[in-house]
Amino acid sequence: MSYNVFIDGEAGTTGLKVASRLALHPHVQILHLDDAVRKDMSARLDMIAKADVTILCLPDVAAIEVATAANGMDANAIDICLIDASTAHRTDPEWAYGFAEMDAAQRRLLASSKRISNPGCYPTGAIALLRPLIKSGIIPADADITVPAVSGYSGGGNAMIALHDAGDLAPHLAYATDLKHKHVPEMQLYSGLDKAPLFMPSVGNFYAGMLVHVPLHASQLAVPVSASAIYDLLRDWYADSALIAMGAAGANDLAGQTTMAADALAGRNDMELFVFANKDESQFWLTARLDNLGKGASGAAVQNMNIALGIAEDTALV
Ligand SMILES: NC(=O)C1=CN([C@@H]2O[C@H](COP(=O)(O)OP(=O)(O)OC[C@H]3O[C@@H](n4cnc5c(N)ncnc54)[C@H](OP(=O)(O)O)[C@@H]3O)[C@@H](O)[C@H]2O)C=CC1
Ligand SMILES: CC(=O)N[C@@H](CCC(=O)OP(=O)(O)O)C(=O)O
Repeated sequence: MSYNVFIDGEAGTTGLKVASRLALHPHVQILHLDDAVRKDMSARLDMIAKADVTILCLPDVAAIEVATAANGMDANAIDICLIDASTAHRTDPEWAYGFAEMDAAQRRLLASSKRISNPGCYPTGAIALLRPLIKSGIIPADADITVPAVSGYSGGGNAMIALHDAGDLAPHLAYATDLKHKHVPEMQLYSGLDKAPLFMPSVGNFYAGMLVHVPLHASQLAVPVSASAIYDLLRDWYADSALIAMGAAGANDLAGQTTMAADALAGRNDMELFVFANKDESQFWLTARLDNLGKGASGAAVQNMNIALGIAEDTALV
């Protein structure tokens, strides 16, 4: 069985990465649009009509524009399947949030959805750590949560890559100090928090990869819990996932290792979760490590496409 897939925004950072993954896909043929008309709405709608799935790799405004136009062609949302990599539809109830590992119901929802919103790279890490602990009653929903993180500069797309290549990007740049980062709403909603987490993103002098941290004091938790109990909960939550795994053999068990490289999973589509604690387990340090362009973007888009097409979720991803 072969499926036609159109990547709207194929020339961008995310679009190119999606294309390179799909080039290895045994069941997919990419529908390419001539460069001269890649921003022409009617040419793009023709492609969308021909495709079994369209992956939007566009800035928010352009994604909203094309999704609105596609809705006009497809009032019942029956024939057209859109997967949007932008932030535009992530908390829109008309769109299914494309994080299949959130729970079994989410995977089923995605399998029957025609409008799928790909998660943000940072929220992928934060939700993966927070949601199981909140749903299990370990972290109270009204907890004050802080999420420090560092990303490779490809996270900022072509514009930030150009800044880096021109030598104009600081080696380590903290940003979104107005506490209004666009990822906060989806992080809060899908983690199950009653209030916004304090999100502290930064970008480092490396191309791809990221670390998303959740520091926790035992006093923030609803119940006393050990690091190994947190580790076991996360391990069991993702036991059926081909793309999320624990990054070490056991809580705090990294054979004495006390550092984590942010770019260790660059070029990959999976995500690793870590649980560290101090000796008396009064402080915990949880971390998700992923590639912002992989599980944080194009890998997740291909995973969602596989689910929407009813084929094995990790096809072309492992
Ligand atoms: N980079 C990352 O790590 C991640 C990015 N994303 C999201 O993916 C989306 C794309 O980001 P990214 O690939 O980084 O951005 P880029 O800037 O690298 O690429 C965007 C692409 O879209 C094209 N484009 C812009 N406007 C239009 C339009 N009206 N019609 C057709 N094409 C258009 C651009 O062309 P041109 O350059 O000629 O204007 C460019 O090729 C964004 O919404 C981003 O938030 C999601 C997860 C991670
Ligand atoms: C380093 C950097 O600038 N990162 C981007 C997020 C990239 C990303 O994955 O966000 P979307 O999926 O929402 O596009 C930012 O903070 O805006």
